[in-house]
Amino acid sequence: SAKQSDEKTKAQTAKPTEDTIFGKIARKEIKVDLLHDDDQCVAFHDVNKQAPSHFLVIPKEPIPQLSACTSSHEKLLGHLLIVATQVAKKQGLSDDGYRLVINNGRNACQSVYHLHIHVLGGRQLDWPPG
Ligand SMILES: CCNC(=O)OC[C@H]1O[C@@H](n2cnc3c(=O)[nH]c(N)nc32)[C@H](O)[C@@H]1O
Repeated sequence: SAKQSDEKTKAQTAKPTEDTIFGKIARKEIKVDLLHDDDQCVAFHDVNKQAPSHFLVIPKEPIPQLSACTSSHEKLLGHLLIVATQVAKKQGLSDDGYRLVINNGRNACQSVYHLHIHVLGGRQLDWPPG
């Protein structure tokens, strides 16, 4: 669809080194409705939802992508996953199931170079993803 190619286009031109919109959201420079906010991460709805429920969990530390993580990030990464499950539960996704997606780099269509976990649910999802 047009939207999908739009995301791919954005992914082709995104520059991994610059500040991102997610860094601004994490620093509260842009106000968004936060589903979760603690010392390490925030969660908020995706602006272009691909399922009835589609939110993002991002670290406050502006880590550009998963492959930029080291063993020093192990505890933080685990925390992001637990927060994702807590917010999914609050969103009522637990019983019917939900999917977590981390897009790492250009071939995965990563378009915002600030690490983020997609959480999608609220309908039967397809597999394999495209
Ligand atoms: C396409 C998957 N690859 C990827 O990198 O996902 C980035 C995700 O971030 C979403 N997004 C972009 N800008 C904003 C924004 O200002 N606000 C919000 N709330 N979400 C945003 C976008 O819709 C995409 O799903």
